[in-house]
Amino acid sequence: MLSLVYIATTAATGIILAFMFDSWRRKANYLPPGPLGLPFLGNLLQIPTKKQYVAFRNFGNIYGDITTLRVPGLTFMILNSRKAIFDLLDARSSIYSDRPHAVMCPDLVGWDGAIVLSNNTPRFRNCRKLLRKGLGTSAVQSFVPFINRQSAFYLRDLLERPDAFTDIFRRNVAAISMKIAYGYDGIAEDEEMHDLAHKGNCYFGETAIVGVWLVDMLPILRYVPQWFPLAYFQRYAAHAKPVVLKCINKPFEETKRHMKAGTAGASFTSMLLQHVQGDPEAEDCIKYSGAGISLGALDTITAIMSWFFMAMALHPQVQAKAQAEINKAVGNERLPQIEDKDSLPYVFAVMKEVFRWQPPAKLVPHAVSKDDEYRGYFIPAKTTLIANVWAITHDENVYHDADKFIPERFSEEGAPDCMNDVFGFGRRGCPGILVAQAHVFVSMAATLATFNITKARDARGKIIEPKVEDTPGAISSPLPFKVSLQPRSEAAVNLIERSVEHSKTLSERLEAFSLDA
Ligand code: HEM
Repeated sequence: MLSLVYIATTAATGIILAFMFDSWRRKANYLPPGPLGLPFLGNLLQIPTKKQYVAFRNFGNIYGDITTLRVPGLTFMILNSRKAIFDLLDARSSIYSDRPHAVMCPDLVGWDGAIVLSNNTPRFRNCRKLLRKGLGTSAVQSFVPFINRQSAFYLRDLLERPDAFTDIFRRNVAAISMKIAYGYDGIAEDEEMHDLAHKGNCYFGETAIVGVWLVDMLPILRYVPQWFPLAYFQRYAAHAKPVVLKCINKPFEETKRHMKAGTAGASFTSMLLQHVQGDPEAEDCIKYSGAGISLGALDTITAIMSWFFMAMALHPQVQAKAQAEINKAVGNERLPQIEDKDSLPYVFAVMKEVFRWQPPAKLVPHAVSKDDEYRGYFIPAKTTLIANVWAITHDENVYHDADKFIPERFSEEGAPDCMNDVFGFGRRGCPGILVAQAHVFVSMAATLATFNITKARDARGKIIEPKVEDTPGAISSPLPFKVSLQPRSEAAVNLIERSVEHSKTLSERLEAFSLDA
């Protein structure tokens, strides 16, 4: 009897020890490889503050397509290949759809309710359901006339203020996204609202990057007061938070006020609020989903349009070819519309190439909710995984001469579709993809139909070469640059003027806003 107890105890101890050893071995040794770092600082000094996506790809070339990096307070993994990204973030989306935990952007700056920062919780899934309804195929059909209508005003603004093209992109996006989210018409004249949306977005972009803010690395610092010497982040947050909260709350409250007064136009927010009056949780979900629409669009579309202008100035032969296609398929009597997409395959390829060349979200962070294993490596729960989107759209095995701007690559047989890569992955994939593509396509086609974009010249007539340099932050835009924007002809100017007059006669309202099932 005693020996039986002895055998059982020894076996149980053996199993427990083996389990503990296995767990320790996996945790200690089987993380994906990465560069050796310094004590405490980890790899912090090896990660540049600019073009991190290039440094991450270079690590990948040495250590493989999953690379582990450490900065104080955070161990994270970079996914540098399409296969690793899709195997994990897409195929195992049920556990790879959290976001890295941070302090600065959500807690200090006030974006804590934002869908884009939320973990894969029931509230998140509810919000995504609403966004699917409000931004799905049939809903987008009801926005198309409004997006087409706006392009005439966008061109008029370019005609009047050609040097302010970035501001014009942003105002055009604000007009469309505020209309969809809140049915709001007056954004063009409402400097306060425009400024709010712009600043709220900047505060998001600047603070939502992994591994940059000291307080994200040492969360205990959140308790230090503003006057503390290293507490720049506290002073920044104190300034930003009231703006962020106003930018989320104000348009929502205005929509509710209009609904009460019976003056609300059809919109995502008003359509959904009708069904949930008085339910604070549901209202909160609608509020943040509406904010997701108005803010998700602003910097991303502004960035891609800016990269488009730079690409056209750098590649006049591409521009001329796209313009010739528009002349042939659409003519000179009207502006191109979203419905012309199928007869403008080269313009569509130009759009894809801009997205591939300079994806606005070059690094996309997800987090895993459970321990997992992949290719024999251990991926502990709560690990941050950063999809290096730039690395996969610049993979020479997929895109030859990947640094060059070659829209023709998309007419080659078997050409991959980069649009599957630049709007995110799995359950977190961008809910605004259809609106974004419609808006960007029509804006690019309308610009090509009416303007020539060339390199600017300085006061002595010398060409100013645009530099392909991007801003740091969650969304990568080009650093400010100049181009020369000239109407293609007198007829083009007339076309813009006639289109503006015609657009003024079209309904400003989204009368037929139909939610998807
Ligand atoms: C050039 C245009 C755009 C690009 C390149 C873009 C790209 C992205 C990417 C990469 C993500 C993260 C996906 C992930 O984590 O896997 C995202 C999320 C999101 N986008 Fe977009 N987007 C664009 C336009 C829009 C528009 C027009 C809207 C709304 C109408 C929108 C709303 C959102 C929202 C709400 C999220 C958060 C989703 C979540 O975290 O689950 N985006 N977008």
